[in-house]
Amino acid sequence: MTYPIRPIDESEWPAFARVNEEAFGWTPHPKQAERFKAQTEFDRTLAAFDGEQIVGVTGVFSLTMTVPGRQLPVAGVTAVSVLASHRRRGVLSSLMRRQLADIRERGESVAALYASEALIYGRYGYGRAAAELSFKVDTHRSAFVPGAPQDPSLRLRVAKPADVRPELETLFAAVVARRPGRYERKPEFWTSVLADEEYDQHGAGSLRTVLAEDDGGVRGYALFRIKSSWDETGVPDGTLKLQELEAADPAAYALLWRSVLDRDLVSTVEAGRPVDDPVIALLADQRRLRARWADELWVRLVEVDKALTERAYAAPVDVVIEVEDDVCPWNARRWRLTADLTGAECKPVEEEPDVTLPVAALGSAYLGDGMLGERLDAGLLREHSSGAVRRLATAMSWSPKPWAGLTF
Ligand SMILES: CC(=O)SCCNC(=O)CCNC(=O)[C@H](O)C(C)(C)COP(=O)(O)OP(=O)(O)OC[C@H]1O[C@@H](n2cnc3c(N)ncnc32)[C@H](O)[C@@H]1OP(=O)(O)O
Repeated sequence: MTYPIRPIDESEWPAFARVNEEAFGWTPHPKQAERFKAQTEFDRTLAAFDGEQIVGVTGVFSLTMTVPGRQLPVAGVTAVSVLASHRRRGVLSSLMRRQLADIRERGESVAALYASEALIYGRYGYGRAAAELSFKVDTHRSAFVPGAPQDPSLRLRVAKPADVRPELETLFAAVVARRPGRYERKPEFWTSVLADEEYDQHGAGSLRTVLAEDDGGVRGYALFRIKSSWDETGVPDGTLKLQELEAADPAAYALLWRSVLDRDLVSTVEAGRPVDDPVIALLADQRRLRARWADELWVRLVEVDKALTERAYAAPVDVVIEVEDDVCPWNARRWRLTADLTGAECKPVEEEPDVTLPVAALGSAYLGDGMLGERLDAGLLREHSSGAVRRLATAMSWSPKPWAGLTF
């Protein structure tokens, strides 16, 4: 059976949202539902219909995302949901194929998403492209290494987040291009970031902010909540849940982390950060950073040649890549990628390939996390010219490592 697919209009929003709520098993507060609606780009929604009933949905955010060396329009895939009554009948597969065709038509060469489960998206050509470390730091063991930067001209300012929103937005906009995976925030996204109703707090108190600044202006900020507690002997044992810490320079960064780690009445700081977060280098006793690793962004190259031309490369490379892609067949052919530090070219060729790889492998490597070597060592890539994969992996790797930091 086929399920016709089309975008919804605003009047169909309740039925669209209901499929999402049913599939995820969540019951949003009316204000959360309002924020979800405000972020929705109706012309980029897709709904699959069984008769009059919507049974599957997805949507796209038109993001401007940082990739190595550039910022690109990227399709941020979201709200993927199929009703339990219609699961495993191919509804998601139809939605994904239609969505990828639409993204191509729109001229975006890259799609990205956060996966609810790791097994869903590989079949559609998405590869795990960024990772996050979720960690807990024992604040009493959080001294920095000697030589951590200090700048006496910096001072801290405590403020209510809503009162300093323009300053937070300006600082974020100034740093967003530094790390692949980060994306520019539209006003509706900022409204969600700063949302502070009781249900946003998850029992951890109001959203708070500390700004780092000098006479020239704001150089960084931390956004966090504090869950106060005292242990059974009366010793303060609070937890600070760091939502975001952004800084324009290392001294502001170090000062903000110190302000978070030295917070009175707090014994643990919890945070989700990039795997190469500079705080790891700053901590003298790195083992006190008790971490869990998890995949974060998944990336799909919708137009391989355009996507590979649009990013920058860390080293020169000249390699013929045979791409396997049965979902977007226009990608499935041999491409010659020639890149150096000034630019890249990716042309269709008939030559013998140096390497054959599934499109998901290129998606994994695209933001710079360097996962091609890992796949080669796992025996998952076919290398025809010795050393070709490592040369490609080196050229596609990037510092800093990719991380989006905010779910879309
Ligand atoms: C970016 C995001 O929004 S991530 C959010 C994803 N959504 C959720 O997790 C909400 C709950 N889950 C759902 O709504 C649905 O189960 C979905 C959307 C994950 C899958 O929808 P379905 O319509 O059942 O998928 P569909 O029938 O097209 O499955 C296609 C293939 O994927 C497989 N598949 C689908 N979901 C999963 C899964 N969760 N784990 C493993 N395999 C899966 C199917 O077995 C099928 O495999 P086959 O081609 O070998 O037979």
